[in-house]
Order: sequence, then C-alpha cells, then structure tokens
Amino acid sequence: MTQDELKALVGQAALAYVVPGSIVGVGTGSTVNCFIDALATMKDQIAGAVSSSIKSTERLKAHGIPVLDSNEVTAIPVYIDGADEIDHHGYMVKGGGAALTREKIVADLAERFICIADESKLVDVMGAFPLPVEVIPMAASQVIRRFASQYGGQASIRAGVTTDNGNVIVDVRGLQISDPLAMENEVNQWPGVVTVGIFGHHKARVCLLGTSQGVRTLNF
Ligand SMILES: O=C(CO)[C@H](O)[C@H](O)COP(=O)(O)O
Repeated sequence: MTQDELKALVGQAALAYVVPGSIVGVGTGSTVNCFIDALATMKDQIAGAVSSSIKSTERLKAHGIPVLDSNEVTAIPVYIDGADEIDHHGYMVKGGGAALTREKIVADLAERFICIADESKLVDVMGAFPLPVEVIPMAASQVIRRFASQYGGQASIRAGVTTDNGNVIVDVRGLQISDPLAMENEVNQWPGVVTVGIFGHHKARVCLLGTSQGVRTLNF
C-alpha cells in the first residue's frame, strides 16, 4: 500500500472513535484531510467540529460540517489528529503543518487524543523529524541560540511560513528527545516561545497506525 492509501485507511478507521451527537476535535495535515473526508459521510450524526487550523476549517466547511469557535466549547470527547513522530509511550512531535499551537489548544479541550498516522511515524526516540516551535518573531534569534547552547540543536526559521497566529516556525535539527516532558516544560518557558511541538502533556491515548497489514491500534 502507498503512504496515501495508509493515510486513507486510518482516516476511515478514526470514524469508530467519533461519539455520535458530540463535537469532534479536528487536527491538521494530509492524514487529517482523509479523516475530514470520511467524517463528511456521517456529518448528520455529529454536532459539529472544533478545528485546529484555517485549512482544516475550510475543508470541513466545504463538506457542510459546522465549525464551532473553540471558546464556545467546554469539552469534547475526542481530538483526532496526525503526527510527525510518535513514540511507544504516545508522546508526539507535531507541527509539520505549522498548526501546533491551535492543535494543542483543541487537544486540551479533549478527553482523548486519537492519533492517526502511517507506520513511518512510529519511532523509538523522537528527534529525527526537525522539531517545530512556534515563536513570536522578535524572539526567533534568541530561541535559535538557546537550542544550540542548551541542547546542541541546529535551529532555523522555516522560510516563507507564517502561522495562523501571525508567528514564525523555528525547526530544530539534531535533537534526541529522550525526555519529552522535560523538554516540553523547559522550552515552553523561554520568552517568545508560543508553544513547542512536543505533545507530552497532551499525548495520544490511542494511535491508529496504518500498516501494510491493516490498521494497528496502539493504546497508551
Ligand atoms: O502536526 C501537524 C500539522 O501541524 C500534522 O499533524 C503533522 O504534520 C502530520 O501531518 P501529515 O498527516 O500530513 O503527515
């Protein structure tokens, strides 16, 4: 199976986690696009969606799925999103699509994070994928220097990208994220960091992993 077929497979499989009558938290990315297209087939059975990006909002609305403002919602049963990397504890690196802050905000509203990913995303130790960090532009150089001095990481601003919140993304290469919670806590304290793309405190509870043998379900 191709990577696109695996994404379609897990996008479809995630429908089983949608609670009828509820509001669904929706992430961002090519795997989530498959989920949104699948969700359209049961749009009459849900109360709407809370979206993590302008792109996902547009896709949801194009399918006629109502999108609610996150401030109007107090809790949702599930948040369904992809990942750039996921480890064997359910910790993730996210933000390849630059939507990490809004993704974490919607994930925070949810009882359970359901990760959908193809098998290439499952890793023993995260860090091979450059770690995205959303940063207020005037802090970017200082954040880049801190990654070098504290973690030996090589960071750079993602060219041509402005987040939905008007900020820049700093991508950090050369990390070994052996303690995701500690790194998330530390980096999120640096002035100008909006959020780091480590999802440790908002880890996945379930991962639907697309493999050539079918969907493998990991529970964390
Ligand atoms: O974090 C994300 C966007 O900010 C995505 O979930 C992540 O980049 C995975 O994307 P894809 O499903 O396209 O591989």
